[in-house]
Amino acid sequence: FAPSAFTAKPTTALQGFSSKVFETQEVSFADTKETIVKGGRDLFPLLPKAFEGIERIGVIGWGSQAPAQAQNLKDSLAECGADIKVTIGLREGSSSWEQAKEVGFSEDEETLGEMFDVISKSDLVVLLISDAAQAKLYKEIFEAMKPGATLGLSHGFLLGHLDSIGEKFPEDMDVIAVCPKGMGPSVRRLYEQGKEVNGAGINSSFGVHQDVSGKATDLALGWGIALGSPFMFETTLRSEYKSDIYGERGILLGAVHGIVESLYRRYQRQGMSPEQAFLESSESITGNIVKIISTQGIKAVYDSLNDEDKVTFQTAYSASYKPAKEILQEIYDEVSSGNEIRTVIMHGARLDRYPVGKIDGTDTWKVGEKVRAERDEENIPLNPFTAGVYVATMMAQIDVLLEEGHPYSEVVNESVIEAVDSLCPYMHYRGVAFMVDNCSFTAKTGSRKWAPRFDYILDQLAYTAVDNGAAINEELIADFEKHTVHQAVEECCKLRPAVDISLFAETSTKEIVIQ
Ligand SMILES: NC(=O)C1=CN([C@@H]2O[C@H](COP(=O)(O)OP(=O)(O)OC[C@H]3O[C@@H](n4cnc5c(N)ncnc54)[C@H](OP(=O)(O)O)[C@@H]3O)[C@@H](O)[C@H]2O)C=CC1
Ligand SMILES: CC[C@](O)(C(C)=O)C(=O)O
Ligand SMILES: [Mg+2]
Ligand SMILES: [Mg+2]
Repeated sequence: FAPSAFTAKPTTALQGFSSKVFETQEVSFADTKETIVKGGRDLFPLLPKAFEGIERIGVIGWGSQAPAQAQNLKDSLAECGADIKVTIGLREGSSSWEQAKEVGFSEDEETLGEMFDVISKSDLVVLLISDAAQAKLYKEIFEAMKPGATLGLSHGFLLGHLDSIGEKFPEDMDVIAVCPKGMGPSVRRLYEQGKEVNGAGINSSFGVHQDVSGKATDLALGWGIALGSPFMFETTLRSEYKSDIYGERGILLGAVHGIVESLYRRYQRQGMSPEQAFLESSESITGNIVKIISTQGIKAVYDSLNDEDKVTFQTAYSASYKPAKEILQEIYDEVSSGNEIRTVIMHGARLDRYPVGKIDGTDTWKVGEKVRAERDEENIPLNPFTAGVYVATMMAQIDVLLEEGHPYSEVVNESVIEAVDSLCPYMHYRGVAFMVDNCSFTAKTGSRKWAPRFDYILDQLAYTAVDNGAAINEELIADFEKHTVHQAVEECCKLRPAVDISLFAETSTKEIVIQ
């Protein structure tokens, strides 16, 4: 196995963009340059121009993203004095109705209503119902939209579905996507924290799929700035759905879950108590490793180890990289072939009979609850074996995305920043389900499907290799040390202020309901 012998496909063809409203900035990532727009509250006065012609924004749904996006949009537009009504649209009999009312949306003020009615009255329809529901209802949604209205998505999933059935968006409408690279509750939480720190928030990618009006780019950028994104980077809807569906099945959710389960068992087999095993696996990742990555980058995890621990890291890294990459490449292929999109849609159709199950009732997470209750935040160990497995999987995820031609900004956000800034803090706070089940239906189903695959392959191939005395793969370690992604992570991190998400009992998180 020669890790450096890959041929990367050319970077996904970005359309390139310019803005009439916001300043753009060029950023160098390794041997490539990308154009981005930096966000910040100081840009709010420009929002009325970006939203020109928009009188009503219909935010459809109330899952993970909608509560965050609707409230952030409402607050930002109010702050800049824009006369734009943010209205929530829900299906008849929706159990979310009361929750939307609790945060100030109401029928009386015409800021809460039946979804098709809201869609028909909106100039920008921000479609935040589940991806499976979008695939089921898209025809009625397109028909309900008024002429000249813009369709706003936070995912490329619907395009992936339309591609696979040979259909297209109606040609006469603008279609844009603003895709926060973090779960909904973190989009709201960091926005609230950002009231004190200019620019704190969750980065978003944006894509302009159809621009009939000539205003689509500025509207997308304005939407991202109003959400509080520290920076917005360009993507295409196809590149977005591939990287997003892949990323959440990988290190963001599925892989980290599988890694913890496999290590928790391994450490007990080696003689640790369940509590110690949880501390050395899950806690080590969420309470130590990701914090180092968030502030100093991926390689700093390795650099912080002493010589003996470096050897343990190298051993775990060498044994884990290839098995993890095998599953990751399989996920990528399943996503880009359309198979994974079909899986999500079929699961959506079975949901009444087979609801999404509980993932944290097992021994691992029961012990985790106990460990969290007694946690000494300052003394969480950095287990070098755990670090080797986790970092190898993260690097394998990065390599697959780069080999498949994704731009660095997308790779870094979808494999590193989202994990360490948005998701792992939730797992650290209240366990794996609190992280996974605050994400989309697409992510929840995919994480449940792929986590066991990471668990098994690590157990079956990586740990057995270590136990059988497999040698360190020097070439692989050298590739890791000089990897181009380290500079890209550093650049991306410079573009956001250093704010750790602070979670406490009263988060703005929508309560997780496992049906
Ligand atoms: N979760 C996240 O943080 C992120 C999500 N996204 C994308 O944002 C979009 C929304 O995802 P997310 O917020 O997670 O929501 P979910 O995937 O959890 O979907 C929940 C919402 O879908 C609604 N819904 C489900 N079925 C139907 C139906 N048949 N008719 C009408 N409404 C229905 C639910 O309605 P009800 O309230 O009535 O149950 C609920 O409001 C997706 O495109 C997703 O990929 C993008 C970035 C991050
Ligand atoms: C990681 C899961 C996610 O893609 C997200 C929060 O970005 C989702 O679909 O929920
Ligand atoms: Mg995502
Ligand atoms: Mg997703």
